[in-house]
Amino acid sequence: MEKLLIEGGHRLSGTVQISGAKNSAVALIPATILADSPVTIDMLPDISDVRTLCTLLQEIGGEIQFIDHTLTVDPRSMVDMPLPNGSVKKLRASYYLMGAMLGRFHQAVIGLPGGCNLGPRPIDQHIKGFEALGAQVTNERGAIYLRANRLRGARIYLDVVSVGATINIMLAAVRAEGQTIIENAAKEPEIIDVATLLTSMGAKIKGAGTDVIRIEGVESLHGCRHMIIPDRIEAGTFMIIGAAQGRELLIDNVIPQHVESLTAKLREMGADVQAGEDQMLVSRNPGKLKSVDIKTLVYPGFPTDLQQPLTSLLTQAEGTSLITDTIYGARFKHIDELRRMGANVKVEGRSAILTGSTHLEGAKVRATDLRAGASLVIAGLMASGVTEITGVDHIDRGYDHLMEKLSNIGAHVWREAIDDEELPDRLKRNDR
Ligand SMILES: CC(=O)N[C@H]1[C@@H](OP(=O)(O)OP(=O)(O)OC[C@H]2O[C@@H](n3ccc(=O)[nH]c3=O)[C@H](O)[C@@H]2O)O[C@H](CO)[C@@H](O)[C@@H]1O
Ligand SMILES: C=C(OP(=O)(O)O)C(=O)O
Repeated sequence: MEKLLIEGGHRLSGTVQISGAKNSAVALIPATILADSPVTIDMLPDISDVRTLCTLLQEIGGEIQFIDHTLTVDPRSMVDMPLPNGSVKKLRASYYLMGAMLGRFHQAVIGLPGGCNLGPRPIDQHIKGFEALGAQVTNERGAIYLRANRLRGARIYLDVVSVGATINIMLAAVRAEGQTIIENAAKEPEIIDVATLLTSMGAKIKGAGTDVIRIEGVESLHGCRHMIIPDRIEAGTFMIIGAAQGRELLIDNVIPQHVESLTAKLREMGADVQAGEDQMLVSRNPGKLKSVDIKTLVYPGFPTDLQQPLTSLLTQAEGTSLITDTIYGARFKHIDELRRMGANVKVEGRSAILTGSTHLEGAKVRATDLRAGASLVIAGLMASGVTEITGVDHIDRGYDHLMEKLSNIGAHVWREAIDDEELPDRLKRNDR
């Protein structure tokens, strides 16, 4: 087990290459199950969620080659092997195995997923969609059993706008008989990316990226080659780092439209943000940053996945900021850790109220989830002294070579092994 150390206070400049999108990758990989010949995906991020999914596809008989960010999956020998336990618990997106295996085999057994603990994360809308397509779905001892004699297209209205349910229903519906219409669908860019891959495989999908998606089921899907979209959350994390400590930090391989809500907030705070064709240039202005209010919303609103990273930057803004998470009302586990570093912030219900600007000081802190980890990294880069972050496995789920990318722009960051015996009780007891 390792911890991450950051000596804060250094100005950062240079270029950061953004990797492929985690939340696309974790759906594109299960989608390959639906093909009847090999699928190649280029520019996948080298993160543990991707490696876990590769292992899961191998467990069901897939042949996998993952070299230099390019993944080739040969799905021809795959079988409908039950996956009630094990690696499925390591990540959230193992739920996409349900839709993809249901589409191909008309049956699947998949353990309930893991992923970031952000409070309740039900999958009732996924199940409602599978049932509408004709599947029988039961929950037995923490695993979801799905079985269908036939999959038939259906009209499905999502009660909650859900990224996961929209993609999962799409994965099963591309192989159903007849037309499926998903209403009140999520509109995130990752949904368009998955629809693009499925279309290249021979699926008939219209409306991805709008709130009504129409799918005409087909009898078979074939292999293809696909280039993943850039990770807007990783890009956003580095934009925040640029606004915190940047001296002309160039963020390369980003779709500026995907980060518009963050760009607007950073400019409102007084950071210097310039958009190019596929690059963003971000610098910290010499003056004080200004406080802003944030409310997370579904795309194109402000993403919940950037709420925690931006909270760290707001500790440096003068005045009071109100941060409200309407997607995950309990996504505030990073707040206690930021307080250890000197932040003046409290949580009330679905909101955090933060008063800046405060001096942050390096401390021993724990990443309780992926973006809490990102928020602590940002705080560490701004703090005086050294910050030690445990719970690095959460960060490794979603940031490709974060240490190297930070070192390349001038950050003083490194990893050290930790001996469990050395850990304070607070860290031993909890899930790292
Ligand atoms: C792997 C992946 O892509 N993860 C992202 C995905 O998670 P995920 O797909 O799990 O998130 P959803 O979009 O499904 O969740 C949105 C909201 O709907 C609720 N809900 C969801 C499904 C359901 O069946 N019932 C229900 O009530 C959730 O509790 C949450 O409050 O979108 C989230 C919201 O943008 C992001 O934070 C995650 O990074
Ligand atoms: C919440 C996240 O991931 P997951 O849904 O995979 O837990 C995230 O990427 O911020």
